[in-house]
Amino acid sequence: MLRIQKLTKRFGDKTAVDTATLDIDKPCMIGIIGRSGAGKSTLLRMINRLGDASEGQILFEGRDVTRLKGREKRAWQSDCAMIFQQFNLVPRMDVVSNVLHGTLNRRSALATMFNLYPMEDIHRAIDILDRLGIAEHAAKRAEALSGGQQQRVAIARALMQDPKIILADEPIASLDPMNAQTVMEALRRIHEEDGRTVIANLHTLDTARRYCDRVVGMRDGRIVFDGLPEQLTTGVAREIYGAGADFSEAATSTEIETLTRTEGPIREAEAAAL
Ligand SMILES: Nc1ncnc2c1ncn2[C@@H]1O[C@H](COP(=O)(O)OP(=O)(O)OP(=O)(O)O)[C@@H](O)[C@H]1O
Repeated sequence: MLRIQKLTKRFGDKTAVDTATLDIDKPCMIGIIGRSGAGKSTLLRMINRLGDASEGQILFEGRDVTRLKGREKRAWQSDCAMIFQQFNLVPRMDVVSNVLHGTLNRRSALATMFNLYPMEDIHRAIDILDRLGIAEHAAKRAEALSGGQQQRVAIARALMQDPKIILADEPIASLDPMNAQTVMEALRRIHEEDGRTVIANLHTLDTARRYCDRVVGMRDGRIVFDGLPEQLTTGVAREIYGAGADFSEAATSTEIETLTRTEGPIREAEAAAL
């Protein structure tokens, strides 16, 4: 389905992503972890073509998307919708209009300028908001919503594109634990119910373990781990993050676990081992 082959990105002397290779043969939910500067955002941005690769290939269903231009490139960007840590909504615009912005790629400039949306799209936007539990806020300005609600609006906007892949760059990094849980559950449901692939950069191991089928670890631009959540042991985590004295698993926690407590003793033991 999606095959990333020896993908490299250089910024001057700096190699941000170094010959990254990743094969995704069926829809799944992947968490990418690694310390700040490991290359996680750069990798996602290359997949979406927000940034061009220096070398390597991205093949989607056999087609090289690194070479697409113009309309075809925009179509690919619709197929792999991106959501960001800071939501990137238009704060003063109402929620449903923000969601309808997800259709921009396939609308005329004139329709966009005058905010003309087909009724069918408006209904679909409201259905998606309803699915994400925020339809009651459809008429409010985006800025009036909590962070977690705003991120769900951003997910709704992404779903308007009917993407095959959702790329989420630190989707919960700005959220409190309760909102983080709601957003991660929404992404998980979208994967399970719709069969969409979700690739999320996550700064917390516990989130990756809890919600993802597969975890990819990056260090200094390279993929140094690619496996199942249960293979992500403390030793492996230490390698991914570097064995520096500044690393502790507790510091990578969103504390989502405090909401359920089930993993408490395991995590405490892990933290102690570090
Ligand atoms: N536009 C750019 N110009 C120059 N260097 C860049 C640029 N974007 C990223 N880098 C560098 O590439 C490396 C990887 O950055 P990237 O943002 O992909 O890491 P990350 O793992 O996503 O980190 P974080 O978790 O802090 O977002 C870093 O050293 C960063 O400084």
